[in-house]
Amino acid sequence: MLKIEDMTMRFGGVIAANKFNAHIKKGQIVGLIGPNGAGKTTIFNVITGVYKPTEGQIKFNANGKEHDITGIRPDEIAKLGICRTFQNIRLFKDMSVLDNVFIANHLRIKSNVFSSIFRIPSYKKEEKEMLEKSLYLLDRVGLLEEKDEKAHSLPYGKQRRLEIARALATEPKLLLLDEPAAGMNPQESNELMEFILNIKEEFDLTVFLIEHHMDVVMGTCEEILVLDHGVLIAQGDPEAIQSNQRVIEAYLGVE
Ligand SMILES: Nc1ncnc2c1ncn2[C@@H]1O[C@H](COP(=O)(O)OP(=O)(O)OP(=O)(O)O)[C@@H](O)[C@H]1O
Repeated sequence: MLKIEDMTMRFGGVIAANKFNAHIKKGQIVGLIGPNGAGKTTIFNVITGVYKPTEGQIKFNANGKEHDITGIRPDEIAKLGICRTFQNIRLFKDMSVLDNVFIANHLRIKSNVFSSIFRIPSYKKEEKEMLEKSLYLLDRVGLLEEKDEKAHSLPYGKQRRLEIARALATEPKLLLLDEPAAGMNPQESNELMEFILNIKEEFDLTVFLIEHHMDVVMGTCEEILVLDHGVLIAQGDPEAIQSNQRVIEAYLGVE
């Protein structure tokens, strides 16, 4: 589904990713781990078109066709079916919970400004469908009761869920989650991961996630990629990763 080939990303003298390769298959849940500054978020930024890599290629399979998405615009990448959440939650904080999800539907429906301003009949039909879809997603993430509250008034864990509901509104095929369990206690992070596994099945998603909570990664991901100073130093299932001496020295040993 996603292939990252010999991808290097330099910021001046800093090499954030160095000839990084990864192949994520449809339906997998893959974890990306590594110490602070290893280059994890940079890899997400390159996949989603925030940065054009210095070298290498990103390929994404959508609608039965392989697309070269290297350096194309973030909105074009989103339309192909890649959606992400961020390390620092990015919601429209003064908007209601419902509006946060509703607005994300625009990417999916591909409505244009003209139809939305003049409320042409076909758009009204779309609007009704968008509303129903938004309410369904809020119900699915357990936020239906809070639909009219301002996003910023939600507790942290619920804001994370809202972010995921918003991502789901775009009907992604590949969901990138940047530290979804950050700031959560073990019980909250376990609940969140169980929820992510459930929505993965329901919405037929492939999931690529960055996470520092090792128990979460080891308990949830089928495949783990370990990054250190921009270099992929290990790759494998949780058992293989936990017993890999290089990983223990570079990362797990200093937790
Ligand atoms: N826009 C940028 N300009 C300059 N340097 C950058 C930029 N983005 C990232 N870097 C540098 O690239 C390196 C990798 O950063 P990145 O944020 O990808 O690491 P990370 O593994 O996600 O870290 P963390 O776990 O702390 O979030 C760091 O040295 C960082 O300072």
